[in-house]
Amino acid sequence: MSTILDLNSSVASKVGLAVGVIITIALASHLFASFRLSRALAKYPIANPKWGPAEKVEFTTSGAAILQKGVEMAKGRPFRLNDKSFPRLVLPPKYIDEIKNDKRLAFHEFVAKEFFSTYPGFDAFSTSVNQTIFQDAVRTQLTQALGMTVQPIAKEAPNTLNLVYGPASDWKETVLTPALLKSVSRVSALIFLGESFMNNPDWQRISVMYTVDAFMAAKALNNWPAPLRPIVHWFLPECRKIREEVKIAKDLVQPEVDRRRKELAENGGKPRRKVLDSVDWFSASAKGQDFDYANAELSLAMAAIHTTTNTLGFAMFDLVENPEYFDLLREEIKRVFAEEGKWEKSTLFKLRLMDSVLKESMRLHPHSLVNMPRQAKEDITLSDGTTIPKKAFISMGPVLMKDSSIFPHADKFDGHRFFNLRNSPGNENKHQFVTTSPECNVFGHGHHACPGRFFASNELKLLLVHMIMYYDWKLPEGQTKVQHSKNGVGESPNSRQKILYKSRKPEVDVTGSVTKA
Ligand code: HEM
Repeated sequence: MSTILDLNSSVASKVGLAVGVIITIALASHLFASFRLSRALAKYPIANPKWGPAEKVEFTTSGAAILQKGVEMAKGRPFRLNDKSFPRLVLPPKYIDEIKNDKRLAFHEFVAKEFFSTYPGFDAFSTSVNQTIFQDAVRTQLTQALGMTVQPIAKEAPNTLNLVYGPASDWKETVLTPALLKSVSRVSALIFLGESFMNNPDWQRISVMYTVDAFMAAKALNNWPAPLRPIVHWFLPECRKIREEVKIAKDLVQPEVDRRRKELAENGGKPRRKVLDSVDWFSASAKGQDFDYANAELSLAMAAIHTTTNTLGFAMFDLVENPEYFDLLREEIKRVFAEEGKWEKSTLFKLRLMDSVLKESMRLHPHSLVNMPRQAKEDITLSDGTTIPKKAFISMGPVLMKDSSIFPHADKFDGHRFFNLRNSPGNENKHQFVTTSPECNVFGHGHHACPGRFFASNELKLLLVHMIMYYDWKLPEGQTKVQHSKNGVGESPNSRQKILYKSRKPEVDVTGSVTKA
């Protein structure tokens, strides 16, 4: 008996020793890698070296000024910037073309690190990190189905606007951003998951709030020292909230996936529906791989809803600040719809002034002053000898969209700016809303440029068409400018800004046939 006990304890102590050695090696190699990275980055100036609680608060209000300080210190070279939980190396935009397709610079690893993708609750970030299904579904499947999404959105838009704003025989007041969020989330759900999800209040709430709550949870976790995060995330209310939301998402999405599978099997593997949606896109992209549909749907909602809402919000605020554009756009819609008689991709393509207005609004409000975040998978030396050490997190910036040497009077809204540029020979396609370039990269640029931008463009145009044909819009009496919300190096449309609207009789019935004057 005692021999067996002795044997057991000897095996246990050997296993214990082995585990101890493995942990020590892992810790040592982690510390060595961090030390190596800090040493390699130390040659670059740092814009904000102190990064305590007070500095984090200061960054939220003065991010742009701190970024500018970095630019001045670096004199055309990269510099370090503390933002969120870890420092990033900000590379000047002159390197964009050189790095845009460099596979050694990974996008998803950056997102995974910033959003704690290994913790439960942050599941939507892990989908985009671990699998290509989500990206492929948007890039290939949605793009192929793009033509078929136009008419359903056009048909739904008046209904959604009626629900969100309703008839207004006199001026009515609303807070714009929440109203837009509701419109975009409904229309997106219609295309991504069908009518039942569009009308499901639980899905509407989760698909909008998960993004906001995940950002809050990441922020809360960031306030804790890194070694404590694996434990505190279980107790933080913000993290608990997103775990609950993921569970609700699974309860809503999985039965729908099961129902579709059953229907498919009963129909001999042929879909009964003509129009396929994101469940089908994900299945096709997965090519038999196992994955979690609810995570994929949350990732899709996260990529699509707030980005599109913010773009529409900025555009509407630019329009009420420059109201002469409402009639110019109505004139264009009337002419193009009279020519085409229905909403197709080609009809939307002809709305060239609207395309220009949307792009100009995006240029003026680039969402973030630094973008194209990546993590270096290996040591990289750029053509001029600049080095990016392995594991470094980089971003490009500050963006060139507000540079007056590229865009004359860059701080002014000029709705015709890209319309005129497109009219110059050879530039027809260069300055479209969906075209990305080193100068205009709100959608990113290169290999990871947003694959959903073609869909976003159509959705934005169709919502805008209906909003401006069926309503007049203006700022409250006495107000001419909107103060937008700055958060670090990011900017979003003022979420408290009120706006007034009133029903109007459209010159053309864009929901159907052309009204003869
Ligand atoms: C106006 C609205 C939108 C904006 C401003 C926007 C912006 C962006 C940006 C900045 C990126 C990262 C690009 C980079 O780092 O190079 C991105 C990636 C992505 N976006 Fe969008 N987006 C929008 C709408 C959408 C929509 C509607 C969808 C889906 C239908 C979508 C799906 C994606 C996906 C899947 C990626 C990841 C691409 C990859 O991993 O390579 N986005 N988007």
